[in-house]
Amino acid sequence: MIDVSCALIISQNGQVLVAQRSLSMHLPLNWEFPGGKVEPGETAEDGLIREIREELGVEIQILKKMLPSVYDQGKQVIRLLPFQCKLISGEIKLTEHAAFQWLFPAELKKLDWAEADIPVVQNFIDEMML
Ligand SMILES: Nc1nc2c([nH]c(=O)n2[C@H]2C[C@H](O)[C@@H](COP(=O)(O)OP(=O)(O)OP(=O)(O)O)O2)c(=O)[nH]1
Repeated sequence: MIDVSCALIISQNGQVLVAQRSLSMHLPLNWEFPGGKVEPGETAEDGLIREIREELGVEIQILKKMLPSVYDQGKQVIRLLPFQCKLISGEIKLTEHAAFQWLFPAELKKLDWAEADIPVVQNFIDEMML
């Protein structure tokens, strides 16, 4: 099982940042929450801060851990470890993804998500609608 941490970066007006995988990546053009594989010796939180710095060029603060989502991709089993975060500095500059957008929770379901993200999206919508 591969641990992948990902960030739901939430803006002050309640939008969340979503990123589209590029054509050269595995799961091309699927939407996801930015992040990546947790390296040996690293916590999920430290790995996430590092990945977000690498992929988006920004610094984040982790606010809250969400429920993990386990998904069997066939070749490997992914355990997605989502965290709600906020931006603390920098401006988004993509180094790997094809695109990004800020969406309100009610807009998230229209995207073509990576399978592992679907329960994470649903949990987030449920939490925001409370
Ligand atoms: N970062 C991220 N990865 C996700 C999400 N959902 C999901 O299934 N994944 C998968 C895609 C990849 O197989 C793996 C993340 O690895 P990675 O971000 O290092 O991606 P990568 O392009 O290096 O992956 P790979 O093709 O080298 O296996 O988890 C998500 O929301 N965020």
